[in-house]
Amino acid sequence: MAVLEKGNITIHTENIFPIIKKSLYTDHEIFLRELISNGVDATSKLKMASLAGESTGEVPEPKITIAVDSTKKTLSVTDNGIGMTADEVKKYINQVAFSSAEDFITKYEKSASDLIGHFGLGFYSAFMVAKQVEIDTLSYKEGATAVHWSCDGSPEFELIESERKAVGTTITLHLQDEEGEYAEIPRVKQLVKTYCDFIPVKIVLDGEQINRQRAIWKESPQSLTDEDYLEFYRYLYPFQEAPLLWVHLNTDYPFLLNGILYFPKLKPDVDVTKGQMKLFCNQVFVSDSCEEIIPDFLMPLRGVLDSPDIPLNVSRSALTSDRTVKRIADFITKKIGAKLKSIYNEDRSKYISSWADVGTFVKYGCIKDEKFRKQVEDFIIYRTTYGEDAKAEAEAPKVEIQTDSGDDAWESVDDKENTTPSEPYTTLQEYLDRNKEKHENKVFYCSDPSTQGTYVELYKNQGLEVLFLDSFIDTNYFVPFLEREKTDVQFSRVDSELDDTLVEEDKAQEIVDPATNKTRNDIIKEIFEKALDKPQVNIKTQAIKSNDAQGTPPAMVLLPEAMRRLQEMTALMQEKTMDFPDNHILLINTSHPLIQNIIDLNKGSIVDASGNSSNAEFVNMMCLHIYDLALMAQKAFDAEGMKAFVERSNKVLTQLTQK
Ligand SMILES: Nc1ncnc2c1ncn2[C@@H]1O[C@H](COP(=O)(O)OP(=O)(O)OP(=O)(O)O)[C@@H](O)[C@H]1O
Repeated sequence: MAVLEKGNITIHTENIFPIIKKSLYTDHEIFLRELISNGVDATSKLKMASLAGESTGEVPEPKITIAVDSTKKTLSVTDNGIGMTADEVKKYINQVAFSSAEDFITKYEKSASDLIGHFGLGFYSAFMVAKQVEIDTLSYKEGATAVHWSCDGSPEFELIESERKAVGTTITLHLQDEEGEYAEIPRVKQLVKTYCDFIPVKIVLDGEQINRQRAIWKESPQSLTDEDYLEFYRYLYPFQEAPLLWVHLNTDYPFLLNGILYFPKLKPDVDVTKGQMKLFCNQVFVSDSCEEIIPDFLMPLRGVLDSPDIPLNVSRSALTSDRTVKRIADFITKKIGAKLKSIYNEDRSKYISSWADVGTFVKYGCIKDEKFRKQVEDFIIYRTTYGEDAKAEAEAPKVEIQTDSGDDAWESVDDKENTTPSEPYTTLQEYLDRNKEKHENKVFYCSDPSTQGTYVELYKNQGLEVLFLDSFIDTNYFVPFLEREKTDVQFSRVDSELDDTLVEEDKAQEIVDPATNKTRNDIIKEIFEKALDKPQVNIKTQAIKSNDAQGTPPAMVLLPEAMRRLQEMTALMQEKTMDFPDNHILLINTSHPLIQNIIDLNKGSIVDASGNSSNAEFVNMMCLHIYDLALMAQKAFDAEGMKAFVERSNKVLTQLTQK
């Protein structure tokens, strides 16, 4: 066999292997991705040469074949691509590959582990795991001679003629002793699955195709069905609930970007700070984190991003300030906003059914990104009490959803889920417009339907509309954000105070005890103050409006808005859950018959010689009981509170049945 050339590879660092081994230690496995990528490039170059009329031979179906020998500890990657002539080997391998490797190492010696994708190391990365590398190649060019190149990692190489008959290239790695894992079939399969699953060329090992090959994000959205998107999601995230919606990105100007972003159902156990998006470069997997590329409010999105324009050989910190990356992030944000808008306009029931989760992204995005807020603010929706009755009257399985127009028109939509009918939703603007007459620029909201249900009912019964701002992001961030943004609008939680429209001109202001000049209200207050004996509880009296006095509660606990917010903020800062504040208002509903009964009972209290009165004791007990019932509507009792309540209930019942 003729030796074509023996020589020294012109590299300046005498022995760069120790450096590359050390600096890229953790990522040895990427060598396979680099070799397969080169093979894929070679097949597309052959196709291009053929299209340009440079190749007369038939272009075979592109294929990469991997072979391993675990005894000999060898691994080879064969492609049926363009191949190389002896001159090309000298040029591309001896000069280009090695000099670019040298450049790479001198440039990134210290920060290599910080690089996002390690792309650019190319062919040379084979030496991270091999003690000797051979190239056996035959160029597609007519009359080309097959050549065999071999190098043991020193700057010396040998180039001889080869017997190879098939156009293409085989790279064989004689693995270093400690890298034997790369000659094991399961390990190689796993690497191909990780890095090369979506490479558009068939990868074969042991006669079997081991990559999925199809990358639907590169296909046109028009050619894809919902099932294609869902199937792909299941493939990427097995055993996960179906995504709520998705956005297909494909642009080639001013940068190349393809991808599919899925909105997952947010589960409490999902760590929203950790990205789950996969980053690709020309269908080759690069990284499991896109943290530097996508805006952090979109972090919980899943799916793939593929862009050859994202620089992978810069450090992660440099990436965040890269102009193209910034433009890509803006583009993604804009696309998400546009997609939400189109679903809002075209498929309202889908929009509403995914809102519980999607809304969290949107609200967080509004707080974080001014441009995004402008884009989406018109279709931020809130669950409302408005039209709930209309919904109840509607025939199952139809549900009523408020239309876009903001008037009283309703559109009926089939409830796809068909189990839990959607509730009515509204935008803030619609709410304000609708309630302009009754309470201009004032929003009543409920942050917890289970503890504020009584209050919501009260508002509803009086024809006042309540919005539900009841997610974690609502109470902690979004309501304060809205208040900062909409300074002309006042947000009032249903249990913070009773709106004027809910109370009547008090009938109980007249003096009922001429001896002391006390009004009926003064007396009620006194009875309760004495019974409760809790100076922190501020007892107030008001007559709650109602057509049915029995239907309203005899007393309610109120937490003034400003005070409650302060306590919530403090609790949040201390990372504690807020205890129910001892300082609160107990509002006694003076129009409730029970309160009148208590006054009457109290009047009849006759104190015996020992200073006791059976009525007085009973009145005390009733007051405490009314207070407990009001508290109960707001919070769960602890063990001690519950015990006292149950004991007292039994006493009250016993006494009542004795009479
Ligand atoms: N399997 C192959 N078939 C044909 N030519 C190849 C093959 N592998 C490498 N080459 C040639 O060697 C050159 C250097 O390869 P190397 O992988 O070092 O860098 P690259 O592919 O140009 O860039 P990258 O750093 O992105 O991998 C290639 O540009 C190509 O011309």
